[in-house]
Order: sequence, then structure tokens, then C-alpha cells
Amino acid sequence: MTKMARNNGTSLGRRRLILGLGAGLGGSVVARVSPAAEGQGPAHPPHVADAPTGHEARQDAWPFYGKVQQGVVTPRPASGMVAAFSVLAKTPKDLEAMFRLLTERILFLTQGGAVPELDPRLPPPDSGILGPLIAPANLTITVSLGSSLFDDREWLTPHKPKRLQRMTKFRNDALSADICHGDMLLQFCANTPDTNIHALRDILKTMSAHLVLRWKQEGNVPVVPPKPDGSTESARNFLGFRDGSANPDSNDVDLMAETVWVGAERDEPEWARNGTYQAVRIIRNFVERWDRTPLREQERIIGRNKASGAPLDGGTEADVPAYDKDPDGKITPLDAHIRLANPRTPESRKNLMLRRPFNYSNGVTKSGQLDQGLLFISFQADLEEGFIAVQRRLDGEPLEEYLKPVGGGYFYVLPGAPMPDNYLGETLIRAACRTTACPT
Ligand SMILES: C=CC1=C(C)c2cc3[nH]c(cc4nc(cc5[nH]c(cc1n2)c(C)c5CCC(=O)O)C(CCC(=O)O)=C4C)c(C)c3C=C
Ligand SMILES: [Fe+2]
Repeated sequence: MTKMARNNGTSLGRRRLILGLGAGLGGSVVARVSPAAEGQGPAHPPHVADAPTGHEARQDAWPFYGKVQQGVVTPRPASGMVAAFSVLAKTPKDLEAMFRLLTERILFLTQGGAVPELDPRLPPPDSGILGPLIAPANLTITVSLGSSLFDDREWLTPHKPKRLQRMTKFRNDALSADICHGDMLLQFCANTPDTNIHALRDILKTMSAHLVLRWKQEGNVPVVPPKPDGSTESARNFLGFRDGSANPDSNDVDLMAETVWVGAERDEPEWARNGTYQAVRIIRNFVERWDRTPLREQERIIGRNKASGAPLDGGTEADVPAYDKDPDGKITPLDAHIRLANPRTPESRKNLMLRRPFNYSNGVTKSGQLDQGLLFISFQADLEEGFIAVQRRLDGEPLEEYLKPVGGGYFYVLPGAPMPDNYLGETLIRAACRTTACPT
């Protein structure tokens, strides 16, 4: 293990320095236009000095407007959910109307406010599950598009992001068609599951003319409070291991520009700049089998110490394994999950991704086993160099005996709406209307 590697670009190192980010995060007062509007960095809750003193400021709301969307580099709160939709739009005009209305709903839901009062003889305007005053609870709703949206509309096909494709089966997959793919995916992240469900129900109700819900998956992560010395540790997944230890630091603007955000240097359509590729995988964990596996074997399969999260060559969770000193895998097996996922060679740097997973628990299978697992989500500037290359390296790993990927898909996260009056998807609509006649 390399001591100098502490705080060297992983989120964990950074989290040791920034206190209070995470699920309960609300930070200080929040402006409506994100600092990310100025650059591609994370949209932190602005420093108090950046905050307006006006009435729009809220304690627990992420600013909506920005160059990039929230929910990618934003800290992961306790509850996550993805919902996949079929989009009914047939023309650019229909799609623009859908994006405009979606932007309006996301703006309201993420910034919060009072539900309007209507004549009680009418259906109420809101499900009411959060009461009459909607608290944002750090809600982010991140909009991404699937390959089928482009493939099924000839006026949109020429504008498809270059690496966007329909997810195909890897060797250990048993994909169920009813929890795969979709024209559009919404990722909801908030402090409470009720906040996410409320937002989904609002969108279903207000957008029924535009969208049909195909599938959804909820998940959560334990909130790990900072230790007395201010340091933090990663949350555990349902295999009992800390998950996120080696995630790239989402506060590192340069690293995120290289790893996550699609910039001008990428061979992608111009409209897609400041977006990112999203891989979603619903991966069942055979927890009963795992719980009967010896601890030493579990640790060799993952490549980390179960209690501390440290690499097998010692130190703490924040330390980096020195594979160059262990070329034969005597300490960290060559087929350990973390070694295959990131061999830490100069060539494997291009395969980095930002992970944002949630643990899910869906009840009991017909054969009496717990239906639990990982709602795996990753963001990368290049889907093929990121998720697909890493998953190919993981194919055949010993961990597969305890996993079964059953659903998910690949999506392209839209650029943000930079300023009020912009809407999500606007750059795509403008690009489509340059190649197709769009009535005004
Ligand atoms: C294709 C990408 C990946 C999939 C799918 C995946 C599934 C998966 N992972 C765990 C548990 C852990 N993963 C850890 C690290 C890790 N995993 C991936 C990629 C995928 N994982 C990467 C790139 C890394 C980082 C490797 C590194 O840089 O060293 C860890 C260790 C802690 C950590 O760094 O997060 C655990 C534990 C499960 C259970 C799972 C499927 C259900
Ligand atoms: Fe992993």
C-alpha cells in the first residue's frame, strides 16, 4: 500500500477534508443558478458568500440551472430510484413540449414550495404524500435518453450520441426484458424514499400525455456519520463491504472533466456537450450463499479487508494497493474484483468511471431467497472505454458466483439547462430542427 496515495483523487480522500457532505447535506443557502453553470465542476451548495439573501434561497435544494445536470457529481444522498419510460413524442414539436414540461416539473420538485389549492370538487393537484408544502430534501432528478428514442425516430437518429447503444448481454447476465432499456430514464436521488416517490407520482400525473412508465428500481445507502476526527468512511453494500472507497473524487473538477463529462475534445455531437453516459445495472446478490462463504475467501474475491475496507496489502480504506509490488497476486489475487476493475496501469486510466450505486431489497423470491442486490449506476465520458471495457474485464471473475445481473440499460445524460428560460433537451431539439423542418 502506498501512503502517499492518501487523498489522491478518490472521493474518500476528499470526503475526509469536506465535512458534512452526504445524505443530510443541505449546506448553507442555495442559489438557483448552479456554480456548475460557470464550469463543469460539481454543483456544490454554494458558499454562504455566493448565496442570495432573497426569498428563493432554500436550505436543502440543489440549484437547478447549470451547465451540467445535478445528480451526477452531486453527493449521493440516502435514497435513489431510477424510472424508465417510453416517450410518446412523434415529432420534434412533441418532444420539445415534453422536455419543456419535464423541466418545469423538475424545477418545482427540486426547489420545493407550496402546492396550489384547487377547488375540492376537483382532484387535488398533488398526491399529498409530502403534505401541502413540498420540501426539496436534496432531491435531484437527472434526465437521460436511451438508444431507442433515437432509433425509432428518423429525424432524431442522425443526432444520436456516438457510443449510445442498446445494452447487450454479458456472460453472467440473465436480463429480464421488463426491467431493461427505455426511451428515457429519470434518476431520482433524495434524503428520503418518499421524496423520490412523490416526484415520480407528480411526473406521472402531469406528464401522462407524454410518457408511459416501463419499470423502476429503488435503492438506498446507509448514512455514515463523520467520525469524531471529521473523517468519513464509505457506506457498505449488501455483501458487507465498503463500496465507493476508490471512486474518483467528484469534487475534482479536472478529473470529472476527464472522466465523466463529454467535452469539446470528444468525438460526439455538439449538442451533447456537458452530458455523460450512464450505465444502469440491477445486479442481484446471492446473499445467503455469500453469508456461508469464509471471510478470507470473501476478502480475496473482492480484494479488500471487509471490516476496514483497506486494500489487502494494508493501511486504511483511503490507501491505494501497490499491485506493482505484487505482480503474481500473492496478496491481492489477480482475479480479485478491484484488481480486475482497475488494474491501476497507465492504460487503465482511460477506463475510470464515477460510480453512484444504491443497495436494493425487493422482498422474497418464489424459492424463498432474499431478492437483494446492487442498483449499480456509473457515469463515464465514453461508454465503451468506461463501463463496457470494465465489465468485459470482470466477466468470469470469482464474484460472479454470487451475482446475477437482471436488468438495466445504457443512457445519455442530457446537458444541463444553463439559465432560466432554457429547458433540458434544448440543444438536442435545436440540432434536430437544423436537419428537419420544425414548425414554430
Ligand atoms: C463494470 C463495473 C462494475 C460493476 C458492474 C461492479 C459491480 C459490483 N461491485 C461490487 C462491490 C465492490 N466494487 C468495488 C470496487 C469497484 N467496482 C468497480 C466496478 C464495478 N463493480 C470499480 C471500477 C471499482 C473500483 C476499483 C478500484 O479502483 O480499486 C468495491 C471496493 C470498494 C470500492 O472501491 O468501491 C466493492 C466492495 C458489487 C457487490 C457489485 C455487484 C453487485
Ligand atoms: Fe465493484
